Amino acid sequence: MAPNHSAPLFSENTFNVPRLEDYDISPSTGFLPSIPPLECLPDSYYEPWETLISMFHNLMLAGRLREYVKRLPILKTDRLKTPEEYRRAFLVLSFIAHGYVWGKYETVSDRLPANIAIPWVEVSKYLDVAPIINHAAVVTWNWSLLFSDEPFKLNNLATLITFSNTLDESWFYLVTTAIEGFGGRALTSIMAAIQATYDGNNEILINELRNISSTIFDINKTLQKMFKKCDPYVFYWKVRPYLSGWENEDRLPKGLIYEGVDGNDENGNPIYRRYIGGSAGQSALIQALDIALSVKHYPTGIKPHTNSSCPRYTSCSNGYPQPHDIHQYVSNGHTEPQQPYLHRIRQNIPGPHRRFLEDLAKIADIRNYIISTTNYDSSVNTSSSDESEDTCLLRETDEADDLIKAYNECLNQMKDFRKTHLNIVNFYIIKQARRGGDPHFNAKEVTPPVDKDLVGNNEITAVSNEIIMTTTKSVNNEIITTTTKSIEIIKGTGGTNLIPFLEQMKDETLAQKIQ
Ligand code: HEM
Repeated sequence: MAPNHSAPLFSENTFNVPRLEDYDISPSTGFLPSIPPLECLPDSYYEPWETLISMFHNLMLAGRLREYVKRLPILKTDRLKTPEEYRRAFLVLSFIAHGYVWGKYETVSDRLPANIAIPWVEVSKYLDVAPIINHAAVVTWNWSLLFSDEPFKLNNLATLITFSNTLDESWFYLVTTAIEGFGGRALTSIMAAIQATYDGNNEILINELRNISSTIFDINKTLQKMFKKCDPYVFYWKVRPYLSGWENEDRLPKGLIYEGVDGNDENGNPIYRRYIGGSAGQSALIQALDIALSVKHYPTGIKPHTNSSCPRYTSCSNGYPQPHDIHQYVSNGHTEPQQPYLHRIRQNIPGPHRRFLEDLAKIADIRNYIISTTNYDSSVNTSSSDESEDTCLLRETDEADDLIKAYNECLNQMKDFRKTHLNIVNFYIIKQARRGGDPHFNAKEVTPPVDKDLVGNNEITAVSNEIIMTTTKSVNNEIITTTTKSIEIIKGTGGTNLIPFLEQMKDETLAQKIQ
């Protein structure tokens, strides 16, 4: 039976900051398990899965993975004993399933045999997560320590399973694992900061906000290491296709049939399931930071009214649009707000961590606390506010300044993180997509958006939907520079229109700055 982690947040009149441990979160390693994940299932009953995974790359290369999978027995999951064992099973089954579906030289398969589909769905139910590869599998549960007597740090980490058997893929996961490793520091400070808002302790709040911003700074520094050992070509053409899901996916327009799980519909047709694939956008850590800092995200292209008056220090700013925020959406022709992407992908975050995010949103209100305490913020409607000394206790004091600076610095750091990330996406996705398909993979060819005849030294100068490409070439000893403009839509994992989506995330971060 799946564990129940819904601990009460409030008791009578006192406020209890939730215990991280109640949500499978470690105060030292955050959303990562505090001890390295299992490298093998201990019960020999599961040997067929472990044997397959030990032969995984060779089977893929030989084009015999599917044949091998079909020969597997359908194993029961009731011999998995602990959450650690369920996580290992999920990791192994996710790699096998995605290897099977996407293949290497084969055409894509729109059905997954029961031998994998049935146990994968059962294990997913236990972990309370969608049966599809996710950030938790490839990052959170997919690492080991090189030297067990040395601490958790990037140069002491190894991956357990990869698709491509490349160092680049390992580095891609491990940099992300190292980022998750900052979770302990970040979450402990977030909880202490929230407690400080309930206790009215501004000194602690300032300190904790400073801790949070310095942690985000370190996260950003770690993210920049991606360039060191992960080649964008390998990432885009050899790794990313395997992380794809089957929602908004051209190669699997109907989704995937989980054989032996759903049966047929009333017309006798097999039932397809559709899920978003794996992405570090599913990092509960980054979502927790957004929630704690009241960064709200909206569906791409939809903006909140800037003149909305948010009552002071009420629960209206908990990171994501709440039901009563719906009226705030402004969109050309949209009558119903869509769910922001970051909300939709919570189906890919394991249950306890997802519940943590939901509960955090109920109690985190640092921004409104600061506004109500300092009475600063030009964006909040102050017309009805009482400007008497009682309500402006901290106005224009050093403490008020420190509070606002400490909070705004956290947003600055989040913005910088998103800037680095956009740069990564430019190198690892946009530029790769424009260079055309990999003949060794069945991935859909991406048509270059510009004149194919252009050759020479090409440079993308804008990271936006509008690609401006400058081409320099020499004709009759004369250097000719041509600039071509084109509109190109490159999609993210969940079908997001990548660049506008990520740009908006960055803007939404800065939008919360207290003036
Ligand atoms: C080669 C490295 C990376 C690439 C190519 C990449 C690509 C992407 C893409 C395409 C998206 C758009 C949404 C989606 O497809 O799910 C996205 C979103 C996101 N990624 Fe990455 N990513 C990389 C590394 C990372 C790392 C290491 C993190 C750290 C946890 C991260 C965190 C996020 C977050 C939080 C989002 C959601 C948007 C946001 O909050 O700004 N990514 N990424």
